[in-house]
Amino acid sequence: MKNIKLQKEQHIAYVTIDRPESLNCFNYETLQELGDLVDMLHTDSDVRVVIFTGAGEKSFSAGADLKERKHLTEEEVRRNVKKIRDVFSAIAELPQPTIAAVNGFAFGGGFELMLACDFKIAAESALMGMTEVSWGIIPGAGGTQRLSRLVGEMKAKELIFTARKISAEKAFELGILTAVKPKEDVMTACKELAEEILQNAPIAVRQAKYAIQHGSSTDLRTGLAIESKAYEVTIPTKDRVEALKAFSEKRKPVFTAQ
Ligand SMILES: C/C(=C\C(=O)SCCNC(=O)CCNC(=O)[C@H](O)C(C)(C)COP(=O)(O)OP(=O)(O)OC[C@H]1O[C@@H](n2cnc3c(N)ncnc32)[C@H](O)[C@@H]1OP(=O)(O)O)CC(=O)O
Repeated sequence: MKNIKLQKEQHIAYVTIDRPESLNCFNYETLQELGDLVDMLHTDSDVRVVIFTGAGEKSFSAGADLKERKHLTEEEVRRNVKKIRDVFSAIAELPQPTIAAVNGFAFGGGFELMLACDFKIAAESALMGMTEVSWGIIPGAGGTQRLSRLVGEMKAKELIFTARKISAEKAFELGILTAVKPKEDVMTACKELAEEILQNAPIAVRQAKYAIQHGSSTDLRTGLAIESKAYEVTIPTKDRVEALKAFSEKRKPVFTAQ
């Protein structure tokens, strides 16, 4: 792939948007590559956590490629917006936990990519914001929906209507970020979080994500039914039996994802 890099190491997939000269913004080709890669990761049972980041020192992602956009027909704009929304939805629906390593700017679609991840760890120096209305458009990659669900309708309206650029510290205060770290420690912090997750039974982690993801947008009764179904999957697993055996033998369990 030309614009996206993948590295896999000990059950963690590192996905890097690799267009640092354009601050890792998304042209159509990059979205296609990212979409193909995410589809592949969805069914890769060896990958248990996915970390997304941007190449270079300055930027996680500066959002939609505004230079490309300038030359698109209205039909092509519709195509691009559908693509970015579909790709970020596919990221949100990955069965593995996902972490955004926000190494710098996260504007527009960059901010929306971050929102599609389960966890967001940003550099102290990172600036971010949903700037779309300043470009005569609106957040089209899930941002209007994911931000309001995360911080509430009123705060989301304030950030989106003003197109305000905020610091990582402010984003943390608002509950958008999981953690803020010195820039050089961002990837280590993401890796540590991934490793903490990897200590646990892989099928259980996936089922817990499934229950939260699918249950949280329903009423409580439906959510509890989804939780019950997700729990059911863990009952016949060897890992459940292993955890109980390890407890009685006073040792750490060895999970095999079975
Ligand atoms: C997803 C949807 C919509 C959107 O995402 S709308 C776009 C949202 N993005 C933004 O609002 C950020 C636009 N960029 C900037 O404001 C600035 O570049 C910056 C991030 C504040 C950084 O400024 P700085 O002065 O540090 O750097 P440069 O501006 O010189 O940038 C370096 C280089 O990168 C090019 N570039 C930056 N951002 C983009 C971009 N989004 N698209 C294309 N190119 C970008 C910039 O032009 C420079 O390149 P040169 O060749 O040197 O000119 C919804 C939907 O899909 O509709």
